[in-house]
This record gives sequence, C-alpha cells and structure tokens, in this order.
Amino acid sequence: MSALNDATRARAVQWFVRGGQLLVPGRDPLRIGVSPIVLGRDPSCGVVLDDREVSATHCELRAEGPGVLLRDLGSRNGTFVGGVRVREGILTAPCSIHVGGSVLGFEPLEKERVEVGFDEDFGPLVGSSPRMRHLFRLLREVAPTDLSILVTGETGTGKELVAQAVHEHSSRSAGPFVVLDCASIPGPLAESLLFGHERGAFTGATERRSGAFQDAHRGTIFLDELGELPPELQPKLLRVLAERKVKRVGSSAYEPVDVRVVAATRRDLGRSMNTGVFRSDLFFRIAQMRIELPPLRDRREDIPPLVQRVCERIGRPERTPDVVDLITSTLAQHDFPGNVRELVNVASVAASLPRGAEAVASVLPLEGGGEVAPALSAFSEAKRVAVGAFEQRYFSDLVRATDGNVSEMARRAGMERHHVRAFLKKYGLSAR
Ligand SMILES: Nc1ncnc2c1ncn2[C@@H]1O[C@H](COP(=O)(O)OP(=O)(O)OP(=O)(O)O)[C@@H](O)[C@H]1O
Repeated sequence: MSALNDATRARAVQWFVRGGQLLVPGRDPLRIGVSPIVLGRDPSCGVVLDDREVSATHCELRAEGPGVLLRDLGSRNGTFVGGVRVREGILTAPCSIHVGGSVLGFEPLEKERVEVGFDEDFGPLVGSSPRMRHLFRLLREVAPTDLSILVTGETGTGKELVAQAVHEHSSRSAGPFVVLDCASIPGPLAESLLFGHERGAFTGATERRSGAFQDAHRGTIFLDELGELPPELQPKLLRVLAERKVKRVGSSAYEPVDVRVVAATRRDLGRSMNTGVFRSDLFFRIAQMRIELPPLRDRREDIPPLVQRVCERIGRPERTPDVVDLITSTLAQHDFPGNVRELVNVASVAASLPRGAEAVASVLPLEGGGEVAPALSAFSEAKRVAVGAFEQRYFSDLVRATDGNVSEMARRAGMERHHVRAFLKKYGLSAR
C-alpha cells in the first residue's frame, strides 16, 4: 500500500485556494472560504438580501484554487458582473456583483493554504486529492454529531457511500441504515412508504405497516435523489424533521422517531427552489452541512488509490501497479462521465484479466467497443477511432432498448441526462 501512498502524499499534501471578501452595504466584510455562501431572499441563506428582485436562493460563492467561484442558482433576474450575466465564473479581481436591485462588492484575497490533513480514507471511501482529504476531515468531524447532511455530486461520485460512512462513524452505527430512493416512490403509496399506515387505511392495506422513518429509528435514513421528492410530501417531511414524530396514514396518533438524515441529490436544487419545485425551508433544514463531491475528472490523483482499493477487494492486490498504468495511460483523456462507478467497473475487469498486451486489448473495449484499431496509426488516433465506434454503437443500442427515453438511458448508462443528450447529438441520434 505504502509505495503508492507515499508517492501521492509527496505530491499533494497542500491545497491552496484563493478566497475573497464579500462587501455587503451596512455589514462587516464577509470572508469567502471553501464552504459555499448562499445569497438570497430566503431567511435561511448565509447572506439574506431584503430585495424583491432577488430570488429565494439567488447565487453562491466559494473559494477554489484560482479564485472565488460565483454560481447563479437559477435565479429569476440573473447574477451580473460588469454588465455580463454570469451563470458560473471565477472571480479573481475586485468587482461589483449585481443581484436584483442590490450591488455587492468583491475583493480577492491572497492564496492561502487549506488544512486538509493526511487522511486518505474515511470508512470505505478512499482518495488522496486535497479536496477529498479535506472532505474526509470534515466528515470525520461531522459524523459523530446529529447534523443532517446534504451530499451533492454527479452520478457515481460516491454520495451513497458517504451516507454509509457517516452512519458507520456515528453513535448510531449499531442502529439501522435505511435507504429511500425519492425518485422511485410510487405516488399513491408515497406517504405510507415514508411514515407507515394503519390496517384498512386504504384499499390493499391489509395490515399495519411501518414506514422508512420508523424503520430507521435510532439509526440513519438516506434520502437518495431528494430533489425528486414529490411536492405534496415536502411539507410533511419538513414537519417530521422539525417535530421528530410521525403519523401513519389512517392514524391520528404521533409516534416519536429518532432519526438522522443524510440526503443526496444530483439535481440543481437551487433552480428547483427558485421555480418552486423544491421548498427552500426543507432544503436548509436538511443541508445543515453540505458535502459536494467533485467529479472524478477533476481529481485524477484519486485514480491510483481507488484502483488499489478495487484490486484489494477482488483479491488481486498485486495487479495494482499494472492496472493503474493501464488506466492512466489509455484513459488519460477520458472524462469519466460515470465517475468512480465507471472507474471501479473498468478496474475490476482489468484486474481480473491476465497481465500483458493482450489483456490490455481486452480491457480497451470498455472504452473502444471491441473495435481496437490495429497498431498501424498513432496510438492516440487508433484510440480515437475505437472510442468513437464504441460510443456510436453503445448509444444506438441504448436508444433502441429504451425507445429513446432519455431518463431511462441515463439510468441504464449510469450518467447524467445532459451527458446522454450530448452523446446523442454527437452521433445524430434522436431521443423521444
Ligand atoms: N471515494 C470512493 N472510494 C471508494 N469507492 C468509491 C468512492 N466513491 C465512489 N465509490 C464507488 O463507486 C460506486 C458508486 O458510488 P455511489 O453509489 O455511492 O455513487 P452515487 O454518487 O450515490 O451514485 P448515483 O448518483 O448514481 O446514485 C460504488 O461502487 C462505490 O463503492
């Protein structure tokens, strides 16, 4: 283990970010660090602006390596810097930020070092990049508390694994860990699935049943795809979180529940809040702590420890250096739309195959669709052709198998819908 770790540790012990100061008229300057500051009209925002032209959750700011990331959260009237409407941009020089009728000042600060610690894992999670080490440190601090956590990130970045790891590092670890996928709650049964029902409460309710919240009593409930929670359930969930008691469908009595909530979303909840699809009070109640998992393409230094973990898990630890070499050389330009899940799949196959050139060719089809071009042209060109052939065939088959349903394609491919759409466009395929 240590040869790999020593190498990565020597490379990246430090994380430097460039923050700044936000100047809000009539208030003390606010320091912008790596945790996001949300600006908006909602009273739960970090900076509350009493301005009718400002959206409930308007935009957010946080420090990154090159400067402060300013991100509009789908506001109605937009976020402007120097007369330019900004959806997302990095601020590196003094400027004014216009939101609604309000003008805020921004001043950059010098780069500073963020304490990231040396932890290269947290329970089942591994990673040696500064951002992941910083997250592991935060998670270690927050896990033993009862704070609820919102984990965001693209598909396959490890959101559910974070929830499990938090549960395992909390005083609730001996209690249940219950997963509820909010995207697949069938409408009529939704309330009963969450809070249970009495016998005879509705047709088919032949016996009294507990819901996910009662099942998670003294443990943790993981609300996956929180952004998909049906609107009619949102006030009910909010009440349960505030009052810590639930009422079964068909009952008038409340039962106390002691549950810690960890939720995850791939969706931009800022936009959902501003369009009224998701309640901001529920968001802030759940997002007492926010954990944002970066996509794998932005933390490629995590590939070696992740591959190592895979090789160990399948009982082939000695294959680690080979598989790391294979992936870092042949997939150097690949942006891993399926993130760690995709890497785990590729690494498991690669590690299970025998060593050597033939094995490499057998692994490449994961990227290249089996059409590994003969070694007559430059490697990069051969790879480009093979990858193109694979993508085209993969997405053509996917369109056929799902009848062109983009959500279904995204689910099956394990990637975001916008990635699916981009591939369809690239190969002239049409969705429904
Ligand atoms: N940091 C990590 N260390 C080790 N394994 C990881 C890490 N991150 C993700 N994985 C692995 O990647 C796979 C996907 O992780 P997970 O299901 O937690 O992702 P997710 O973000 O919840 O995905 P989705 O949004 O599609 O539900 C799992 O096999 C998980 O074990």
